[in-house]
Amino acid sequence: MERSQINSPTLAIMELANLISVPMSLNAVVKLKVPDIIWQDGSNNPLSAAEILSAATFGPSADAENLQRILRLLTSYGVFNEHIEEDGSERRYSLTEVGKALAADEKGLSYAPYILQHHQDAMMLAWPLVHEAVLDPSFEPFVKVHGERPYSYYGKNPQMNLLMQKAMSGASVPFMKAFLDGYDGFQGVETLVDVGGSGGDCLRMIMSKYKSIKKGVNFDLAEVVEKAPQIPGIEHVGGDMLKSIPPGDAIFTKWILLSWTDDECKQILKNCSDALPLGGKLIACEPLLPNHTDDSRRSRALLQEDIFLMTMYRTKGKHRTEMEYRELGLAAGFPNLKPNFHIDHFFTVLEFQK
Ligand SMILES: C[S@@+](CC[C@H](N)C(=O)[O-])C[C@H]1O[C@@H](n2cnc3c(N)ncnc32)[C@H](O)[C@@H]1O
Ligand SMILES: O=C(O)c1cccnc1
Repeated sequence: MERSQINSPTLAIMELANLISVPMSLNAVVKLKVPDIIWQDGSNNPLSAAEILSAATFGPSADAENLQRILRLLTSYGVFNEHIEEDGSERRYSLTEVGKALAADEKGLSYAPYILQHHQDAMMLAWPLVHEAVLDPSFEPFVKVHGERPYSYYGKNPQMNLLMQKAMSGASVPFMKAFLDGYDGFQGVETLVDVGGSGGDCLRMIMSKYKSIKKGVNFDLAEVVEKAPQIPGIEHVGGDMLKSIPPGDAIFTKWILLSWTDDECKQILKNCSDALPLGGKLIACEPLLPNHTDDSRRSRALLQEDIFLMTMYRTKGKHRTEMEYRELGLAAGFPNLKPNFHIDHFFTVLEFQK
């Protein structure tokens, strides 16, 4: 068959029409702990669906054929490798490099909680209302369904609060390893504040590399820092970044500005500027939107999260371009934005200098 026929518009629209099967299958394998069962502390031996089920305690009615259907779909999206017996009688599955990100490492971290967090019932109920973000951007679809914003919703539900912290740790620790290998902008800093630091992982990792940092301030919502683990040298401070930010020689922030409107970002940036001495810097890691639109994995990952933000967190929060960040910084007391630099394909480091 010719390639042009394979990529025919009908096939493309059928793929798009049923695309929801992909994240929901991903969510299913995480719920069933399939990545951990296959990974087995690094063995990654190919297992059949029946072997996966027998390695767990799912009960006698668990259906291997249905699990195999899910594994085949996710194989086509690069999560599993499929190994077929020569006579075609049995299919076995191991984890690809992508799939390995779902298996818990020696510290129990993985992207699995991020998958669960994004597909929990509270989020799923908001998705059918994406069009309402166009018709009336004054309320997030999440708020239309639940009557309040996600962080206040999590704040009342300890399990959701914990899941959010685990999701952030699992996604942020691998990024921070790469970030600390390639970036040396913390030299000479003695007090570092992490704005929106969740459980404190980012700060802990920065401080274990930069011994000059004597004090780390992990600043987040009161109900989040209440549950954060105690870490030597780190003070957890509860508060609202829109009101004020504790002082430091430098401020670090990651995955924050995207979930606020332009006016809110200016207020947060101004509060950062007020918390810094002259010449102090704000090191912000944010996804940076490319100007052009294409079908690359990076563009898709960024544009997908942009819709997630619009639906859940802030209808007018968004992924921004470097130029947009430069203008926000200028308006808020940061005359210089140092040329950004890419650590991985998702986050970019922006250094705002006061
Ligand atoms: C997407 S998470 C990023 C967490 C962490 N920086 C990371 O990259 O792993 C956003 C964080 O901002 C915190 N946050 C939300 N609203 C806040 C506010 N008004 N003041 C302080 N922190 C806030 C959340 O509790 C959450 O920990
Ligand atoms: O994944 C999340 O929940 C998320 C990501 C970016 C900003 N706020 C929340």
